[in-house]
Amino acid sequence: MTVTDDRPTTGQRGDDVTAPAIEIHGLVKAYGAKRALDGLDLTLPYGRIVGLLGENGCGKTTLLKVLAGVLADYEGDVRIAGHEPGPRSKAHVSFLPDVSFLSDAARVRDCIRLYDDCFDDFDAAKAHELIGFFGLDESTRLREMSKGMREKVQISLAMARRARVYLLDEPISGVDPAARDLILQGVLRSLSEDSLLVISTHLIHDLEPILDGVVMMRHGRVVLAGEVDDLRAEHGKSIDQLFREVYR
Ligand SMILES: Nc1ncnc2c1ncn2[C@@H]1O[C@H](COP(=O)(O)OP(=O)(O)OP(=O)(O)O)[C@@H](O)[C@H]1O
Repeated sequence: MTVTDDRPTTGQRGDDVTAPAIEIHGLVKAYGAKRALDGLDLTLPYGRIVGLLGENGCGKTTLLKVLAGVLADYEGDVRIAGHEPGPRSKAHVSFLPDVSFLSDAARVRDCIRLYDDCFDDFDAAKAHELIGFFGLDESTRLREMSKGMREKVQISLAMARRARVYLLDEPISGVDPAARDLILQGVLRSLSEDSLLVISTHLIHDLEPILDGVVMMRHGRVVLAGEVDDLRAEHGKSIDQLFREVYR
């Protein structure tokens, strides 16, 4: 897969990009007796594209939900975009969950209007541009679309926010390789270089070309995190190969 990184080369908001975008200490989130997150520590700066990797059930979705402010009953210190997860952070964090939250009956243009009403940082022109980039018709209803087309609509909406942090949960799962390539190109063209993008995925091989960093999780904790170039140099192998080794 060939994905060219055509992100804007200058910051767009003049934010303080030296403070961490995400800072987590001792995060514990339990569902009953099950600790989905078990004392997780993580710090990520702005200006990176980071892959969140790990086997099924290791806690990736739970972590993203805590960061997005969707799950509130956790223990530990969590800060994202300078705030504890909640209404203030949500104004700066664009979250794409792994399940669809849009009405099947809605047309694409209705979804754009809904986002425009809900989010102050939503750039409707950017959403229209991305929908066009993906070759979608704004008059189509979501129920008339394939899974890949719906993924493209949701990506367009999430990336059309001028957010400081983007959290995408499995954005390219279940779509064919050509669609994955196009979706990633759409993500890259929307991302300003002073934002943080965290993408959870099992499709490491597809994502590796665009990643600056990776976070590998196991049993609710981070087992390995770093810059992809450093990890490749240190271990003499691709992130895909390294992942297979860590989880063997
Ligand atoms: N609502 C819930 N109630 C009870 N247990 C849950 C709930 N959501 C998640 N879990 C459990 O928490 C653990 C972490 O789940 P989570 O969905 O965060 O993992 P994941 O890494 O995203 O998995 P996958 O790669 O399969 O999407 C799993 O053991 C899961 O069964």
